[in-house]
Amino acid sequence: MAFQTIGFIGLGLIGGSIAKKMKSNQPDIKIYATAHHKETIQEAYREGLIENNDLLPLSAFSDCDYIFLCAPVQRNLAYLRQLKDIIRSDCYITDVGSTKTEIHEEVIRLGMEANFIGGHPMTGSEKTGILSATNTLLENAYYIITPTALTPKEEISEFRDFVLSLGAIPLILDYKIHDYSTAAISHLPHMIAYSLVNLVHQIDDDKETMKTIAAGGFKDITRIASSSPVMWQNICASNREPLLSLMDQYLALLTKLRGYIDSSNEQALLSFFQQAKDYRDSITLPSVKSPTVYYECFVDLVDETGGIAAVAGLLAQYHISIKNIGIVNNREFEEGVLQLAFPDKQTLTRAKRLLTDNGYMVHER
Ligand SMILES: NC(=O)C1=CN([C@@H]2O[C@H](COP(=O)(O)OP(=O)(O)OC[C@H]3O[C@@H](n4cnc5c(N)ncnc54)[C@H](O)[C@@H]3O)[C@@H](O)[C@H]2O)C=CC1
Ligand SMILES: O=C(O)C(=O)Cc1ccc(O)cc1
Repeated sequence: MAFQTIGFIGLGLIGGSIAKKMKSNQPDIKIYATAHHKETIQEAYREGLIENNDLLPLSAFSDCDYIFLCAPVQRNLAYLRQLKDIIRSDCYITDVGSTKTEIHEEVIRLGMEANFIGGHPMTGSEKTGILSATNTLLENAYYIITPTALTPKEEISEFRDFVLSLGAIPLILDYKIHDYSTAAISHLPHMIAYSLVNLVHQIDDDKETMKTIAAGGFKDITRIASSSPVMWQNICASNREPLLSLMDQYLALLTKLRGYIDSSNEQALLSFFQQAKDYRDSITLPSVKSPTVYYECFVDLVDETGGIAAVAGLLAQYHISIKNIGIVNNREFEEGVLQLAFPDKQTLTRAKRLLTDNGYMVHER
């Protein structure tokens, strides 16, 4: 993957974050970008991120080694079609869209399979725009790669290296599996959040009692309802079938739960909640399934203020850098445990020795 001249079409939260990380990794890289609003481009130019100070016609991307499509998914499709007759034969196009089947089918239809490699960073937030973009957004996140049947093997390998250079974790997936999986873990949760917020809005009283007392639980589960409406309208249109299937399955489960409550089936309710709790508690950092990327250990936490800070401080004192950190609270470890990930085996060994010498109980899986 030649990294000299890069194009970005769309430069918001995701495009902007990738561009910022690329520029900080390689300051001499030349990035050209266009977006919906001129102000986005002017802001990125002011920050020294891109070479152009105004919106660009697509013809300006004819010299790019790589082009990143970072607009809403259905806009990306339109740009792909227009770029077909503009790009160099050795240029690669990638995208960051939340859906993959539609763009892969368009790539096949256009005969662009040898010039395309799909991508989807599994990170982001409800925020939008270049001002929310940071060069750390991709760190420790899975970055799904969906090659075509004709993406050259060496290009897949170079793209994996590129993902690692962003601080992310590459994961190659078939695009259809991608779309069914993301419909379950991302698209359906957004639909639930949007509809729950609308329900409360519709039924709240004149004094807005519900809105006033809404506590952490409601806020946690509905944060993503503040996401971009245009982006989500595009995703629903693009991933219609998997999303409809998941919504049907979810409605059936909700109806089952309703039945347990209606019939006061305490046993069924308990096991429904326990099953969910066990599974939810077992979700840990990405590192757990990526032993080749991270080297990790688990430290028993004393239940007192500053427990985490003490561990982090001790490691910092000995210049041991932590790649990722999280709290695990599940059946495997009865008590609260601090999960620490290190960049290599040697650092892990040093960290374990230091922590053990200082009285901490350290486990490895
Ligand atoms: N927001 C998130 O958490 C994540 C989003 N994605 C995907 O990344 C892509 C971009 O999303 P964000 O960066 O979050 O959105 P954003 O709203 O922050 O940025 C979108 C960018 O696309 C540009 N844009 C919009 N319409 C355009 C058009 N017609 N022509 C040219 N540029 C246009 C905007 O000017 C802006 O620069 C989407 O395809 C989304 O599905 C992927 C992972 C996470
Ligand atoms: O804000 C959150 O928690 C998200 O879930 C962000 C997100 C949105 C869309 C994606 O395709 C991937 C990640």
